[in-house]
Amino acid sequence: CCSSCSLHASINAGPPPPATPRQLLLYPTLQAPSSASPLIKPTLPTRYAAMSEAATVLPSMRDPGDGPEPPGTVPARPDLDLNKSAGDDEGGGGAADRSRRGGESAADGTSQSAHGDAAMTRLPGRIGNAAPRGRRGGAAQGRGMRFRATGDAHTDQEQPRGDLPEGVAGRQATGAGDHGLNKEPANLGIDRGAADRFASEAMITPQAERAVNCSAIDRSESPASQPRGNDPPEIIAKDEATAMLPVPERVEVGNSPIYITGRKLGKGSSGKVYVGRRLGMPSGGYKGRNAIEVALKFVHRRSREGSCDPPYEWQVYQ
Ligand SMILES: Nc1ncnc2c1ncn2[C@@H]1O[C@H](COP(=O)(O)OP(=O)(O)OP(=O)(O)O)[C@@H](O)[C@H]1O
Repeated sequence: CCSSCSLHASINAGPPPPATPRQLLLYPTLQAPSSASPLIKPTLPTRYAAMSEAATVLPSMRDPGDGPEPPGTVPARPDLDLNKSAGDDEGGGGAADRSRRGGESAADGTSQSAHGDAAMTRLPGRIGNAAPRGRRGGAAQGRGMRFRATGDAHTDQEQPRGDLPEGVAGRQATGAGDHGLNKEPANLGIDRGAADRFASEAMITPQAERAVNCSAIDRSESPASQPRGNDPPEIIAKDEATAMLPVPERVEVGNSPIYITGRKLGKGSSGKVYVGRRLGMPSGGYKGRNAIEVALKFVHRRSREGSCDPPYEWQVYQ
């Protein structure tokens, strides 16, 4: 040891103050120094002084927590912006900012559903009645897909279901979506019957009237009298009944004499030829325009010879 060290000075200064019990407990080995050291053989006061010095110095070296207290206030640093981001800030501030942002990220990761709940709070009307659809649906809601899912749920709730009585009644009341199919059985039965009767009369009655006035016309195979496959059975029956009349029984064309239709003589491209017997004429050898028997040609109404005017042959015969 030298004369300038503190230990030497403390030895020469006299007996030190007694150490506190705490310090002695912290360093018990100093209370019983090894007596086997051949170099140091201090006296008892010297040993006390050394122990006191060590007890004062060593704790402050090993346990800085009991050091001087920090100042109560820290002087302001206007050059430092504590709200700046981590990249622009110092290391400590950046670490603190990263820590803070990490906390937010963790909060986002763990509280996504909570974030979604906040969204639910903002839109209670749309998703308030949305029923949960299992775990996956809940997760989807937590990731921000809730609005879509709840929109579906909202639609499902508002749309009337077809299997529910009220849904069916609603459709009937509004008439939407039936496309008129529900109206057909009630109205079409009456209207169709009237339409069928009108069609039948229009097709049959005028032809009968014209047949009386133009009885020389053959209606037996006219296209109008032929039954059509797509017509109702009622119309076909009437047309078949009318078609049963091959030719008129009596024939009168214009101011011509009345002839009774006889047997069939033949068939040409435009019609059929029958025997006609003049009505009211006595039998005997009359010929020409006064002949008792003539040939009656019945042509189709729609043919080029189908008019009620006397045919060209009639003029030739005259
Ligand atoms: N005056 C008559 N006496 C006896 N039979 C007749 C007489 N006129 C016509 N016929 C018979 O009727 C058939 C048809 O006569 P129709 O005049 O229609 O024949 P077409 O002249 O070939 O026909 P279209 O004049 O329409 O072309 C004849 O093939 C004939 O057998």
